[in-house]
Amino acid sequence: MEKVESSKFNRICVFCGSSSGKKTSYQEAAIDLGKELVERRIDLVYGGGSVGLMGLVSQAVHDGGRHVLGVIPKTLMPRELTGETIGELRAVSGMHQRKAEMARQADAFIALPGGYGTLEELLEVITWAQLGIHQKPVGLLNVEGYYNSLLSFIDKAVDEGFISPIARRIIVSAPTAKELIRELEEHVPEKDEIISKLIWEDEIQRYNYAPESTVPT
Ligand SMILES: CC(C)=CCNc1ncnc2c1ncn2[C@@H]1O[C@H](COP(=O)(O)O)[C@@H](O)[C@H]1O
Repeated sequence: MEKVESSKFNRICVFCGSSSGKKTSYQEAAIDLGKELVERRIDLVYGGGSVGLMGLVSQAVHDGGRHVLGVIPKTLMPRELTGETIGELRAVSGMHQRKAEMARQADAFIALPGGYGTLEELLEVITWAQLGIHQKPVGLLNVEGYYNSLLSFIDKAVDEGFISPIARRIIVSAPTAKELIRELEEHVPEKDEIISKLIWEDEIQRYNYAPESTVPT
């Protein structure tokens, strides 16, 4: 049996659908990602609740004995909206605070298939990486090519001069959790000369983006 090294990541933030999607492969991928986190001894931070793929990934991590932190705006807390709580729940005052808190708690980000919420969360952490607000790797779990059209669009934006090749390389994508986490581990963020001169202290303080713990290299 292949020996699994423990990861350089302590906790990964997962963005994913509050729906389960039509294909069982999406649900299997969420469970598989949860199991991969457990195997690599990585904890989870996510949007809280137990609906859709969010419920599947968080339950798999929780069942495997790793810590699960759900960050949820007070308005979404009623159980009929988000389902039973899994693991530790942290209530925040709104959607912006939620994203900032999830980002602060994580050493890396992974997006499973999802809808508007997932896309918005994914694009925001990519934008923060582009601006040098954080240097945490961002991965796209491209289950059965779900994100192919988004990746093609982003490549078009590069061709048309709206996204730089350096910024394009922020996104790491792979079809399985195992490959994706391995690639995220190996990912070295590239530095844009102008961006790396920006100092975001106000932003970091206002939203607390800085991680609580530093990742050993
Ligand atoms: C009122 C209602 C429909 C609630 C649905 N329940 C939800 N509970 C918790 N987080 C959510 C919910 N809907 C969206 N999100 C956030 O947006 C993402 C999923 O949105 P979507 O399903 O891809 O677009 C998640 O990563 C999560 O952070």
